[in-house]
Amino acid sequence: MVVPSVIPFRSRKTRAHGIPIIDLSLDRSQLSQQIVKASEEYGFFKVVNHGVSEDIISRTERQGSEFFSKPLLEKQGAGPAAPFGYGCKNIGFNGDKGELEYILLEANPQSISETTKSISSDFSRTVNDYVQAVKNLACEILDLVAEGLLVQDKSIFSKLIRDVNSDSCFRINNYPPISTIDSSVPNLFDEQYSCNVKPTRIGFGEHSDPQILTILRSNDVGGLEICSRDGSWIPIPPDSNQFFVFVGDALQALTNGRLVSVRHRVLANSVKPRMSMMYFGAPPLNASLSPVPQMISSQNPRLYRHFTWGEYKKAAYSSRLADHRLNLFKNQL
Ligand SMILES: C=C1C[C@]23C[C@@]1(O)CC[C@H]2[C@@]12CC[C@H](O)[C@@](C)(C(=O)O1)[C@H]2[C@@H]3C(=O)O
Ligand SMILES: O=C(O)CCC(=O)C(=O)O
Ligand SMILES: [Fe+2]
Repeated sequence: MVVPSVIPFRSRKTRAHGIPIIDLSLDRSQLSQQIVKASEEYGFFKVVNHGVSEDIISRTERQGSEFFSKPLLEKQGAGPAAPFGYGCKNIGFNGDKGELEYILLEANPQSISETTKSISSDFSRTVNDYVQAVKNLACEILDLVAEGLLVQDKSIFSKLIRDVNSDSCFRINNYPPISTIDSSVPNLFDEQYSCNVKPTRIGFGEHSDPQILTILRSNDVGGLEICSRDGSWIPIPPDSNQFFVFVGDALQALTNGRLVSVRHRVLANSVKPRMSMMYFGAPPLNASLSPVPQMISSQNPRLYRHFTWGEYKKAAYSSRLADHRLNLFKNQL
């Protein structure tokens, strides 16, 4: 029997907390400052008034639910996640496991239609439309980041993910409800409260996203937590009408550590299935992740050595989910 990784349900480090909410209908100068502040403090924020149509969001959710409700053999028709395709419980190539199934796709039209040809042309078309919409949102946010940082070239970050060779990807995760995975794990005894508590399942273990920016949308089922600077875990209430934005490692490197990539995880303890969709905006493989010149000064010496996205991606795929991969690229001062 495979024993799932568990942590006690009542972790003393978990607390409810407000996270920044960015209203994209505000004027640009206010917006750019708010986005930079949120990205410096948390590396994470929620965006409202994002302009992505409800129709494309609900159609993609429907396609996702239909796909995950298919028999296993049909889902496996999308190929094993190596790394692109259908995956179940195994995450990456280095032994990480989670209580989820997923489909991981390269975010370009040719590759989406190739990998999803066993599913349906509707699935492929809908995912494509969704990816285009959230890519535009990611680019808009990145232009505001550049403005807020007072970088001269306002499209310095967005052009990396607009590039035809961008290595961006898209993933839909499906976390089964607790009732279907509950019976195999015994309760734990909580010393502090002297009672038995339900162990918490790790849906997707702690990590930071390697790319530039992640745009996440989930159904109304919670489980996502972000790690604050003091190491406490902040549960993020789900909001199916809005998007959550994560700063990735590549943006941390490009801004010489000024913006921070956020560590996050998903606990799979809900009675309803959680379905989340993530667009990971990434540069082309040969793009340099050297910090933009304005981010370096005598007070802020260069933190990371020169490396490309291709080198970073290789290091990421050779590491475990929870590893701090960016540390491997620190400058020897
Ligand atoms: C364990 C792993 C899975 C992952 C590649 C890695 O070796 C380390 C980073 C993981 C991650 C996290 C963010 C995204 O979900 C992802 C697709 C990515 O680019 O990096 C996953 C990788 C994966 O699931 O293949
Ligand atoms: O499923 C989620 O809500 C988040 C998953 C995640 O962090 C990831 O796939 O990188
Ligand atoms: Fe993630």
